[in-house]
Amino acid sequence: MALFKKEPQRTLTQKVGVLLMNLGTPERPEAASVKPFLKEFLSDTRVVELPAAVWQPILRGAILTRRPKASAENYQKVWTEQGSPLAVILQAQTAAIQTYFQAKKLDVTVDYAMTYGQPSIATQIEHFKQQGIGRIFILPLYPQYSGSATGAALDKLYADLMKQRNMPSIRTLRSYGEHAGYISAMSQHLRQHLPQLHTYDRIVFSYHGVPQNHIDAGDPYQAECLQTSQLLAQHLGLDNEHCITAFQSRFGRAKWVEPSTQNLLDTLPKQGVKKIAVFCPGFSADCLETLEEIAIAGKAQFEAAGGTEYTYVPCLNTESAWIETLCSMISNELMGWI
Ligand SMILES: C=CC1=C(C)c2cc3[nH]c(cc4nc(cc5[nH]c(cc1n2)c(C)c5CCC(=O)O)C(CCC(=O)O)=C4C)c(C)c3C=C
Ligand SMILES: [Fe+2]
Ligand SMILES: [Fe+2]
Repeated sequence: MALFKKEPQRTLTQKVGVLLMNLGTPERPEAASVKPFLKEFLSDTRVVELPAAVWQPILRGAILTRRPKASAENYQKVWTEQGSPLAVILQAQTAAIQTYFQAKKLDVTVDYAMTYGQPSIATQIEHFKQQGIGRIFILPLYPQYSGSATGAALDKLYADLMKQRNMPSIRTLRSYGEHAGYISAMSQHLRQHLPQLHTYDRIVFSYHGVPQNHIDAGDPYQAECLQTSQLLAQHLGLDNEHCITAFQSRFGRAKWVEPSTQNLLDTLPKQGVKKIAVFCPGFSADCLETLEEIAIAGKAQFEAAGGTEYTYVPCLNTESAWIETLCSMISNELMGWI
């Protein structure tokens, strides 16, 4: 077997490509489609840090027999005519950023890739190379760095590069959780959705969780989330005590970072916190975890526990201030290339 990929002899030019990355999503909201997606995702040791000999029998046994069906039912609740929200929004973000560079008459090609499923980073880099693009900037759309999301995305990039003979120039951005434009886009967005911001008992900032042992081993994710929340509260003119940072989407039996969003939704009403707004700063696009888990199930859970008002604020998605921030962040990272 060849050690490196066979490819046509071709000249890579100074042309620039930008690749936006997100996690990936099943092609259809059906167990048969969710299963291979979960298998690829949960086999990544960045996501589940266990030796294959221990984890694979559990994954292929209990998890892949039950979870695809349950997950598919959840996907069905949020699926759109155009497809999975995560993919539809990523496509719209890509198009909006491409339009910006076109309007500026800059020769920058914008596309997107998924860490798991399609289109893969390898496919998209090959696609860029076919167009002669020799300078590629990869932007994982996770504001806060985590090994399990950002690291996993960049692993896929580097693994592909290691198989290439004719490598392009590469730049990446590891995180942007403190970026002033990101904070201000969120602040503006929250003010639009919550004109009576001060009338809520609490504003909950809910981030995707990670296992506590990742943090204990040096993953900066939790600290980066807390930093984003603090800057956002400050920008909104809210006391830190008025805002709660919590972590959602717990998976498996191991200890995950605390506090858990799900536990909070049960306990807050009992402490007299009955009116809340929930926003997910760590997700650049609405997806299963925000739309089903937070907007639908979270609301039902909070109300069942005695809460009276629950407002879900959508993710930044294609909000114009957010697209402008992304364009300015990308332009900054392309300095010297364009
Ligand atoms: C050990 C399990 C998981 C870790 C660690 C994890 C980290 C992590 N994930 C995201 C972003 C997303 N995760 C999404 C779905 C999802 N996540 C897990 C598990 C872990 N995630 C599972 C099993 C699933 C699939 C759905 C399910 O069965 O519950 C998604 C949404 C995908 C979609 O199709 O809409 C996103 C986005 C981050 C940012 C992160 C680490 C910080
Ligand atoms: Fe996840
Ligand atoms: Fe979930």
